Amino acid sequence: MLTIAAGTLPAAVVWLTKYVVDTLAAGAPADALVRPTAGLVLVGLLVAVEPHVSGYLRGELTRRISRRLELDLYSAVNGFSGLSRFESPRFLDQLRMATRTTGGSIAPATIGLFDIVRSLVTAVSLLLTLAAISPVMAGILLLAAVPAVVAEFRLTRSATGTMFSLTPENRRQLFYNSLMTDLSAASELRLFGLGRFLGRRLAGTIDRIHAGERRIDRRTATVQGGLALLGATISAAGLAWIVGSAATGRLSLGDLAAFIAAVAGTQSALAGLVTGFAAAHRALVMFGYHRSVLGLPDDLPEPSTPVPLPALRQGIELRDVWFRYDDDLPWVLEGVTLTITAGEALALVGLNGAGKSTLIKLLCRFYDPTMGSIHWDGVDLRDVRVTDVRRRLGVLFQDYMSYDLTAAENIGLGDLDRLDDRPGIEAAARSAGVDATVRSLGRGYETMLSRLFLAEETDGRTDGGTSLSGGQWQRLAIARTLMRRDRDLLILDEPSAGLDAESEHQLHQSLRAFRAGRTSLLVSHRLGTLRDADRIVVLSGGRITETGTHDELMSAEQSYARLFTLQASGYGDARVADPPAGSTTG
Ligand SMILES: Nc1ncnc2c1ncn2[C@@H]1O[C@H](COP(=O)(O)OP(=O)(O)OP(=O)(O)O)[C@@H](O)[C@H]1O
Repeated sequence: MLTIAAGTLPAAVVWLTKYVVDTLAAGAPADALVRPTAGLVLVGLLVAVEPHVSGYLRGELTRRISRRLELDLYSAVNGFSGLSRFESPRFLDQLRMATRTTGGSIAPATIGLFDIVRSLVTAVSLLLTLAAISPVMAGILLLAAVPAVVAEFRLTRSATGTMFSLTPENRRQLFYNSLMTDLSAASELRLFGLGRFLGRRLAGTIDRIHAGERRIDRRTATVQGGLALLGATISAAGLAWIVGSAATGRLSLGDLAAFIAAVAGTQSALAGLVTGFAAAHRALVMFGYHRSVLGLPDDLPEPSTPVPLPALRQGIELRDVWFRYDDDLPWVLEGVTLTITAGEALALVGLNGAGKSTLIKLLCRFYDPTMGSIHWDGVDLRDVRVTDVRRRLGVLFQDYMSYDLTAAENIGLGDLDRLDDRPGIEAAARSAGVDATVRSLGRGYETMLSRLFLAEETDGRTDGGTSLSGGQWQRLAIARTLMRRDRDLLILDEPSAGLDAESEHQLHQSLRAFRAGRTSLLVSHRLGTLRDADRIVVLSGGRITETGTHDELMSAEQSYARLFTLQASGYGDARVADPPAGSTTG
């Protein structure tokens, strides 16, 4: 309403001006000028205040729309069950464009809509005013707006096309910028002296982005400059005509004043209308990216009639599983057939790149097998809701997360329902051997484990945070996994890779007690820690090449025995890796 009312103000000024000038020219008494002059003053006040009120209201609308778009996008992306989309540059480009919609682009869009309504009202009211004086001039101005609209639409389409083509460069720019501020990158950047090298790459990326933007700006300036020239020529011709008409007495002085104001006002309103259309068009194109992300189906299709997933009773069976990350990438798993029997402590061994972590990702259903299938007590995982599968797993990933949150939260996140269960959190920390470390921190479990944020940002305190060593972070991640100790399958991918010998020994003792009678899968390159597993499976080049207990595999004298012996010889004393029976060393 405010926008519509504001749109009529310029026409009101024109009519009042014409009235005042004509009244003055007719030599009317001063009393007759009081009301129109008061009207002009009032309209002047409204014209002064209106932009500020509208500005505030637009800001508020923009905030609300941005919030909604951002949260919708977040929940859409969060709704993708698998990982494949995050490895697709095409999707990441689409997502980047969609993110722009939630950020800067929506503001011009909403303001563009306001501008359209306001300029439309102003343009129509001024064109009617002008038509009363000169219908021809009103018609010419209207016709002159048509090429402007067409040109602006074309400009917008080519500008958004260029923006999309620049998105990979934009993402690269973000990558270089994030390296600059990423604490974990800071050490290597400094030690290897990578700063200038990466700076040059960043400069190259920025130059390519700017070249694209410059092309857009140049085209825009040329087209808009030409259109402005056309508008100015029309006004100049109109001005010459009206002055001539006023001189010969065919039109009044009031008509002259009103004409000049109306032509300028109409031109600026039509220009505003064109710009508003262009902004709205651009916003629609950008919004298309947002909608396309929201419209993407889940990368792991949900079964139409999901089968409930009961607690594991028999086991998890991989039936001739083949997997590759993409059609044009090599096979990572090549016909893996394996059963993880319920209650069994299974160990998975293999050289780097053998496919161990990939197999774990398939068990978590981050991807579906390219061929073959995985069954939970005979039920194909594809027939089950993905959340039902994950609810039944406790997993420590090789690339675990370190959250910039408190120590208690870092552990409690493993089971959100028990985020406030302090005894449970402390018990998990004890099992992971990190309880004493956490207690020794300034605020114990409440210590903020971050050097990026001040604690006051979350709870009003003013103390800075702290951080942990690599091995301490790893034990915290293990504690987080152990919050899910009651789950049906516990998977630990390299749980002791960063631990000192004593911590590793304690951890494996603790894990041994805990894995007894439970179904678990342990991956480790430290073969000594796996020897008490019920069964050891050797993966090589995506295939299972050996299966058996430690003793069976040692007797078979194949690759496991070779690797184990090699590792033991590294200690220079075989007794360390092969302790006498009854020893607790894992
Ligand atoms: N996201 C991915 N996209 C494409 N290829 C991948 C991806 N992740 C892993 N690979 C490839 O799959 C193969 C197996 O990797 P995987 O991480 O499963 O091995 P791994 O046995 O766990 O190795 P490591 O002992 O080094 O942890 C590797 O050749 C790797 O290049």
